[in-house]
Formats: sequence, structure tokens, C-alpha cells
Amino acid sequence: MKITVVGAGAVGATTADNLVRRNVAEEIVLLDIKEGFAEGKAQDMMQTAALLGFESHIKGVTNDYQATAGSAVAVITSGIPRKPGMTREELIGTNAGIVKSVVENLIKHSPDIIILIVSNPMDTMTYLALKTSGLPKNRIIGMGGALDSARFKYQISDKLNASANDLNAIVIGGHGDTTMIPLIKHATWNSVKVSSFLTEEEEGEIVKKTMVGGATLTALIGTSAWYAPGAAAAAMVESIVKNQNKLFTASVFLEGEFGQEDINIGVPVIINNKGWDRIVPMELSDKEQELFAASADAVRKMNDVLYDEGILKK
Ligand SMILES: NC(=O)c1ccc[n+]([C@@H]2O[C@H](COP(=O)([O-])OP(=O)(O)OC[C@H]3O[C@@H](n4cnc5c(N)ncnc54)[C@H](O)[C@@H]3O)[C@@H](O)[C@H]2O)c1
Ligand SMILES: O=C(O)C[C@H](O)C(=O)O
Repeated sequence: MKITVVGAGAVGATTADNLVRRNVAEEIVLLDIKEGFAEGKAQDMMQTAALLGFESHIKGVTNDYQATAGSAVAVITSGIPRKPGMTREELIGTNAGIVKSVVENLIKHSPDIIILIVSNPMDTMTYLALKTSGLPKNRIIGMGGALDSARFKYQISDKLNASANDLNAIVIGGHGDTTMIPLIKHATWNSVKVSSFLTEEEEGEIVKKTMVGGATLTALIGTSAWYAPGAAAAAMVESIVKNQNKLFTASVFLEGEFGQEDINIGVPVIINNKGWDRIVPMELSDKEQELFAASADAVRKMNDVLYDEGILKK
């Protein structure tokens, strides 16, 4: 099986590294537009095979889509990241053109492909990929909620001095500083509600820190994060390739579910070899439903930019 990762920058290379180390597929193609960049990163990774003991093969190419032919899955990470003080939404002008052309090139060579979108603003880029490709909705998935949920677990584990692996906690809604919704009242520590160990104020702090998780790292590093994003993308690819039926929150196309339609936004889904197989319904409180509707409004406003700029036609 072949997997393609487009963009050999921080997130793309980390995704590929996680995939290759875990032998998720026999062949990984890493593609970048910058001459020699993906080739160099792939060679560097291949030189860890003798140290780490993996058998997968990774090949780097410069904008050669022929090399991606027959890919079962592609991860799109190409595009610019934000700088400190920016929002993800500000990246739309540059990244929309990149994502659109990458999607077109991928499906030309791999018509049966499942595409995982990472480039920001991710929900809008996922919507763009779906509308541009004409692929069935289940084969276009946005990665954001998996990362945000891992950050949410990190914040809870930090506060409770608990293992993140013992926690069950998800973030739904848009992948934005103000649009994501960490569902603190649903979070459990091995089935015990985390609320029973936290004050309302502590819960609020955890939620806030989770929502600005990406911005916090961007301020510290000077560009956006890549270790957890790469690990999240690789975990989702693994669930597709190995048909694991794992539950992730992911940005998928809604047609009435959670009260929304004609939008890609984060909800709990099962990921397997069909892509996202089905949405997992959840009972939300009135407040959570209000937050979800407001989040969808904000994501829809970004999607409207695609129409206003003529990138998508009604
Ligand atoms: N969804 C998420 O949770 C999440 C998490 C982290 C980063 N991101 C986003 O992922 C994107 C990549 O971040 P990064 O830190 O890896 O950036 P980066 O600058 O390190 O890497 C981006 C790479 O894309 C390449 N590229 C640009 N145009 C291309 C094209 N047309 N075809 C192929 N490659 C092309 C660049 O040459 C570069 O190597 C950003 O938009 C960032 O905001 C999203
Ligand atoms: O914060 C960013 O801009 C990158 C990414 O969306 C993240 O959450 O790490």
C-alpha cells in the first residue's frame, strides 16, 4: 500500500516519520514543491531504518505526482503556517490556492484516494477539498479535533496529575482559537467524570488553555507546532489503513447532523478503510449546542470567503 504526504515541512515530515517508524504502509511518498527538500528529508528518515528497525520505504519527490499514483491515502500539509499573533484564518489567501491544486493533482493519479487535510484554516480547506474534488464525502477528512482532543487530555492530565492515557475527552467544533469546544462536562478519568475533581474555575482554565493551545505554542516556537499535529495525522492514517474503526473528532461534511448542513466541522466519527465511516451521535447540553451553532457560523463565514473570492462557484 502507498501513502502520500504532501508538504515536507514541519508537519508533513513529522507525519511521514511517524508512519514510517510504525510500518503503517510499505511505501510512503513525500512530496514538496521546494526542489530537493522532500528527497533530503526522505533520505534522512531512511537512514534511521537501521537504527529503529522499520521495513517501510519512504521516497521524496519534487512536485512529481506520477510518483504518487495509486495512493490509498494522502495527507495534505502543504501551505504556510501562522506566525505569532496571527490567527489560522489569516492563512486562507495563500493556502486555498495551494490546497485546491494539490487535491486536483492527487486525484488525477489516484482516483480512489482518501484525503486527510491538515493545512489551515483546516475546516475551510477541508470544505474546499470536498467541493473541488467531487469525491464522496467519506473520503475527505479534516484533522484538527484529534490534535485538539490530545491537547485537552494533556491539560486535564496536568491538572489532575493523571496519565493522559486514562482520560477520555474530546473537542468538537471548528479548529480555531475561538471556535473549538472542549467538552469538559463529558470528560472522564477511567469512567469517572473529571468534573468531580475540579472546580468550575479550574474547568474554565483547562478549556481556555486547550482552545489557545496552538497559539501558545506558536508564540513560544515562532511558528506553529508539529510533533502532536504529525502524531495526530499519522494516528488517523493508521486507523484508515489498518481499518481500526477508531473514534476521532474530525472535520467532516454535515447534512443535518448536529443541526448543521453544507459545512465541514469537527464531530466524533469512526475512521476506517472507507475514510470516515459514520458520525457518532452525542447528547449535547443547551449550552454546548449553542456553542456548536456559533462555531459553525464562524466556519461558514470563512467558507463564504471561498465563494466571494471566486475560488468556489455556488
Ligand atoms: N490541522 C491542524 O491541526 C494543523 C496542525 C499544525 C499545522 N497545521 C497547518 O499545516 C500547514 C503546514 O505547517 P508546517 O508547520 O508544516 O509548515 P512548513 O512551512 O514547515 O511546511 C509547509 C511545506 O509546504 C510546502 N509547499 C508549499 N506549497 C506547496 C505545494 N503547492 N505543493 C507541495 N508542497 C508545498 C512548502 O515548501 C513547505 O515545505 C500550515 O498551514 C499549518 O497552519 C495544521
Ligand atoms: O496553531 C496553528 O496555527 C497550527 C495548528 O492548527 C495547531 O493547532 O497546532
